[in-house]
Amino acid sequence: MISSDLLQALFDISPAGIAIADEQGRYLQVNDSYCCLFGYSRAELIGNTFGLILAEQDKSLEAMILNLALTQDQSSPTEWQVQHKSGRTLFVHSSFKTFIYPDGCAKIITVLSDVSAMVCTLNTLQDQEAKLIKTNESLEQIVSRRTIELERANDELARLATQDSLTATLNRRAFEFEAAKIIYAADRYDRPASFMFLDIDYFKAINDQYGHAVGDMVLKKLALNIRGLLRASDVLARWGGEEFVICLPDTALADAIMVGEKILEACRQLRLTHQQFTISLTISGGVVQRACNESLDEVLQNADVLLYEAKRTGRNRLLAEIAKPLYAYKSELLNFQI
Ligand SMILES: Nc1nc2c(ncn2[C@@H]2O[C@H](COP(=O)(O)OP(=O)(O)OP(=O)(O)O)[C@@H](O)[C@H]2O)c(=O)[nH]1
Repeated sequence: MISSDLLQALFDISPAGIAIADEQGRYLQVNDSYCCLFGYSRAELIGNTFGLILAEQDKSLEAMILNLALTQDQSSPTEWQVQHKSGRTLFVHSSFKTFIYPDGCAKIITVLSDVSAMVCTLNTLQDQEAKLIKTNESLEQIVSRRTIELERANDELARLATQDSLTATLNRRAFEFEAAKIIYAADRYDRPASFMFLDIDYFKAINDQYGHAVGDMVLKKLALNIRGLLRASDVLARWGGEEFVICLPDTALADAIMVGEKILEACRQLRLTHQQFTISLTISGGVVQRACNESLDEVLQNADVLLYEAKRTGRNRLLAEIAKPLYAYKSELLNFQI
């Protein structure tokens, strides 16, 4: 048993606020910590009810709280929002116990500790956590938006890196890449592949007569027309200037010639208008079927030699040949020149 003077000392020096109230909730005794916690003097509290320290919104609950205190002990502390004399809100942890004396009178002992700083820190942390969650969400949105933009930019870059900007056909580098794949498959599965060079006849004259912009328009329209006459698997590229190259996978020379003649004929029929002028044009071409194990350079050189021959022998024609070693053409050309 703890002696009553020890209990009194405990009451006096406790850093927790301790109050003893009667069954009407009127303060009978309060320690210094309790007075200090709420800013009231002992004289102001004694005789008053604990309603004095209830937060404004809880004042109407005074009777209910008193009934709760009288009927059930609260030994583990619960959090309450109460009010300092100045009106400032305080958060306290409160435990209470009710003693019923032999004469039937009840006394409620309440122990309070101030947890305002802790609650304030907790609230701040919760606010910060909510802000972090929001920031995180908006960051995720930004990242996914940027990822989409980046993917689009990458697609655009890939397109620019592989396309001729004027005619939207493949550029030379992309053609070489695609043709290498077709050559690999042709050798692997023993399939034919043909290659064709096409070049507009007297294109310089169109530029000179109508201007460079009209020349550009002619190139674009021609590319569009050629593309429309090819299979999806055929590879069309602008080789440079007014020269186009086509790789026809799974196509032997006879079929490649048919495709080439179709293009030349479509070109002859093509009528492009500029102001009051109607522009017509012809193209020349050289087409070869690739010989087994022939490199891309070799087969293109062979097609180019034929194109050169088509130009030299009058233009507006397609010359065709199953590929043979380049020196054979060179010697033929040499003979011709002699
Ligand atoms: N408008 C335009 N012209 C180009 C472009 N690239 C090259 N050219 C022009 O194409 C013309 C090609 O002239 P040439 O090499 O003499 O050929 P050609 O006049 O077609 O004569 P042949 O090929 O011998 O029938 C030049 O005037 C170049 O300036 C281009 O992107 N746009």
